Amino acid sequence: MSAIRQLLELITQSVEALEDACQSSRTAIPDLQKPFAPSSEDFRQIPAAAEAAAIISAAALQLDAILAHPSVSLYRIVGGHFKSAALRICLESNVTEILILKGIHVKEIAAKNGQDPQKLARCIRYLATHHFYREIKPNVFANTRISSMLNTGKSIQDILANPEEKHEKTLGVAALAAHHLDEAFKASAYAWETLADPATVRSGDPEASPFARAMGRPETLWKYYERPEGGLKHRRFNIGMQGIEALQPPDAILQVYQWNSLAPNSIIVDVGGGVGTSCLTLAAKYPMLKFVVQDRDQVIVKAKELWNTKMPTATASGQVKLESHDFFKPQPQTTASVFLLKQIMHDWSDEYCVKILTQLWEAATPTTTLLLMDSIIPLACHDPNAEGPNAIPGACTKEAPTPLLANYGGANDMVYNADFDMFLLFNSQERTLTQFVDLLTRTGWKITAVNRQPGDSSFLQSIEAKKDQVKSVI
Ligand SMILES: C[S@@+](CC[C@H](N)C(=O)[O-])C[C@H]1O[C@@H](n2cnc3c(N)ncnc32)[C@H](O)[C@@H]1O
Repeated sequence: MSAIRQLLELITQSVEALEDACQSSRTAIPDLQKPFAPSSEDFRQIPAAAEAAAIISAAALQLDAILAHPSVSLYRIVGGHFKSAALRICLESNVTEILILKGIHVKEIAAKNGQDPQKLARCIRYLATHHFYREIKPNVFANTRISSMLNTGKSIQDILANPEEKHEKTLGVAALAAHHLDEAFKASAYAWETLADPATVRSGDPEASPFARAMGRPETLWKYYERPEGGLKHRRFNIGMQGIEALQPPDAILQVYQWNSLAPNSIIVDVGGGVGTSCLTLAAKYPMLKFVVQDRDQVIVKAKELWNTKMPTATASGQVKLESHDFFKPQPQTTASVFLLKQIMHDWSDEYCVKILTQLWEAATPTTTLLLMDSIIPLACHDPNAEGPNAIPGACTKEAPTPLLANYGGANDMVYNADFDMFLLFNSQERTLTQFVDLLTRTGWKITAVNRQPGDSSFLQSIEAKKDQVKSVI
């Protein structure tokens, strides 16, 4: 059977599976022309529907790759930054907030946001060509479910009166997109220059990132944010991060480990735990366990304020300790049952991760579990290492049916975006399972299990490791 017939068959079967799953769960396939709402994505909670939707998207993208002229496909990627630039113009000039359901003429849009109507129409039409907006009649535009995600819910009058407040008290999706279209976009223009320079090609130093080069100063994003010109962008970044957190299932931390297998009074150390968001959930659910939240001094000050408001009894009783600690220095907790590191490894390149993991190895007992909560990057092909008698339990990820790419191709783009973003901004990375195995083996840890979230997305999986007897030479 030809590849296009195979793909068509996958689509036909999956459309039937999707419709059946939606019908029996009384969920609906969303309408592209209606605004996004969390409920518009309810069908994805049904595993069969989520799987069918992923297969249909992957197959449609693969059909396009086969059938579009290669120059069109080539320029869809070459022109990625053109689309980003057009979108930045629309986002910063508040187009989504101005558009109304029945559509609005570009002259009216321009009258409201002060842009040139001709140039603005070109940007919106370019994006409408990719279903981001809609051109309903000549020069009359409206939102789609995709562009509506950028809606801050504020009126154009309010935004123009207080532009600095645009992202305050919002879900953070527009803030996150604005950050990526600004700091990460500028950094991406210097990605090759960073790798063409012998001084930085192999560097994992966060001060030698493409972002640092773009800004013309060897400093981290955090240092940049401390500058006067970085202050507002820092606020926007933090709002965007809250947006990501809001998208994570609140009980994800409960699913990543068998917390109820721990004996009473076991100590869980949340290393780089921020203000202790994970431990708030865990401490409430498991009052018999003890927690230590460690982070930098300034963050622990904030953590104390948060815990005093949210769960003062936990800190007063000693169930939870909030501790200033630099994870590059010797670890003071030497009786931990679990060292939890949630979204820490992806902030750092290997040379820094080795330092963090080595400090934990020195402080671990033979029974301590190291629990890394991070994304695991799937390969774009079948992973032969994930199976076989010596495979790590849980290592095998769900692969898409042939002839699709094993990782569902572009339908699974987010984790690769995240990985590239980490390179651009921090000179760090997300990792494949093999990369985690290498990193942990080098630092004396042996992976014992991989726990994947329901639905098996690449996002926030967990890796369990135990101290190995020997450390290889680093
Ligand atoms: C991506 S955040 C993750 C926070 C938390 N684990 C979570 O998932 O919500 C990274 C954390 O690492 C902390 N951090 C950065 N450098 C650190 C260091 N040298 N020692 C301890 N914590 C550090 C940051 O302050 C921040 O809270």
